[in-house]
Amino acid sequence: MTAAASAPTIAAIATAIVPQQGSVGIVRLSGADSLAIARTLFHAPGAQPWESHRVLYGLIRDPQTQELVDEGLLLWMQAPRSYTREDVVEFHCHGGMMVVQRILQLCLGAGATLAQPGEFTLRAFLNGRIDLTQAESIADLVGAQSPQAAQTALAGLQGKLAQPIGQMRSACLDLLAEVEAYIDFEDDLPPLDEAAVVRRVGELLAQVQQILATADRGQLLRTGLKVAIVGQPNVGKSSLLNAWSRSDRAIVTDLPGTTRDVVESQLVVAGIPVQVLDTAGIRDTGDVVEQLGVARSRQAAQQADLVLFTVDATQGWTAADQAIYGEVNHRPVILVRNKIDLLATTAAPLSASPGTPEPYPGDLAGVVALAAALNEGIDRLEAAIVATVHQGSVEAANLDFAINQRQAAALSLARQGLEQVQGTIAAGLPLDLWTIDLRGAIQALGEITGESLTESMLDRIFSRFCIGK
Ligand SMILES: Nc1nc2c(c(=O)[nH]1)N(C=O)[C@@H](CNc1ccc(C(=O)N[C@@H](CCC(=O)O)C(=O)O)cc1)CN2
Ligand SMILES: Nc1nc2c(ncn2[C@@H]2O[C@H](COP(=O)(O)OP(=O)(O)OP(=O)(O)O)[C@@H](O)[C@H]2O)c(=O)[nH]1
Ligand SMILES: [K+]
Ligand SMILES: [Mg+2]
Repeated sequence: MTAAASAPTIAAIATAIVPQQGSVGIVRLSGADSLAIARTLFHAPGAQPWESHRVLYGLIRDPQTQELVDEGLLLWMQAPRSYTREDVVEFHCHGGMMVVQRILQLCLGAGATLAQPGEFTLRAFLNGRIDLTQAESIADLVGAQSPQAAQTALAGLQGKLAQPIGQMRSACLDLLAEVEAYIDFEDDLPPLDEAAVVRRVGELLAQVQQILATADRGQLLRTGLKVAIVGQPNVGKSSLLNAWSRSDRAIVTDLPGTTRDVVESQLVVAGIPVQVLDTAGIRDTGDVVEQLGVARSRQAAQQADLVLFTVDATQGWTAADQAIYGEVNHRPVILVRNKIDLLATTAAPLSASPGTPEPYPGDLAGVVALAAALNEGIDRLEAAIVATVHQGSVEAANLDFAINQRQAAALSLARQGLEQVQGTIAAGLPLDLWTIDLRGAIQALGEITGESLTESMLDRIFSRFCIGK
């Protein structure tokens, strides 16, 4: 599959369009007419040579009216030495909303077609500059919300996933060729070494397993964690949000029922993007506004990946806590014992505090003691969160890339095919059946890198890109 020679020249704004932001913006063209279109609007004074990979200075004018639109720079990258392997022209103009929009419109007026989301990268893929895993890594890199997520995406962009997948696919193709040769020319060949085939398939399976083990980390890095702080009024939930996010995001008072709405903050914990939700303290209340807030707390807890169940350590675990806990413990729960600074001055020991006949629940994912108002213990909280999310996840052999859900699904199919080969051999079934299972594995591996793919799968993958990428 290659981009047809007749593919239209596409145009898009390549930089973010945010009001008041970005002093420079880029409008990008790709396709055979890029240079011709650019020349209708860009006027380079003096004797500047129009050469590939040279920056030109000039004025951008409306081709119809010759009205001045901007003063800018132009970069032409002649095919195939470009991002898409087509002729690419970039206008580096002034940023903001107006100028880039206007230049884009002028490009469209001069014959370009508005690019679909991901279309530049799709062309880079169709023209063979990158494979599908690298294209997906570009989207991950642009969307990364932590330095670690960006590093992982970069590893993918460098082909760290494409390489082993490609190697495994060609190992399967070699195996298939050998088995097929044996089917065709059995009489002329030495006997097939079944044990060797079984061993090679076993090695491939082990490698598939290792790569599959990166899926959990990939999911965490890409989509992050939603963490809800839940508990009774006044236990210090908002104080915790503020200490953790080093901000005054949430209102804190000594009045129970202070927080009414869900308050969000975005953090990064050990490379994992974390969305923290501070919620209204849960209690029965006659106040209608507070009731609505409490309903939102319950909803936030339902939707969270992890609940930080916060209690006042001087009160211990009360019957009210137990009641709330019953509503949230279908999620992993870390118990946060807040206000430990007050424990030393509390006369009664914890077990004897009023309303704490019971010990903490046994099915907690972790227990952390801290003092939010004093910024004390946040490091321990983060350690407990990291321990919880990595619990039970297999070590991914220190691989620095991480696969996404699509790749994991295809890799599972490849594993299934390879396991079937082993089963078929063990059952003493005919060689024809070995080849069917092997072909299944080859197809699945090819879907990861893009060698075997349907049009609709491509549409699905590239539609999640942003426009101009
Ligand atoms: N101005 C600008 N900055 C940018 C991009 C861009 O398109 N424009 N990029 C886009 O997202 C990224 C850079 N990625 C790029 C990747 C490959 C090629 C490229 O021209 N590759 C050719 C030629 C290499 C060479 O001359 O040796 C190739 O690989 O064939 C350009 C940019 C980030 N910065
Ligand atoms: N001594 C001490 N006081 C704290 C600590 N954390 C919070 N407080 C105090 O406890 C009171 C309630 O804190 P908030 O953060 O508003 O509690 P909340 O759980 O958000 O309360 P609601 O929003 O009403 O449910 C405030 O007076 C805080 O200063 C702590 O670690 N130590
Ligand atoms: K409060
Ligand atoms: Mg609060």
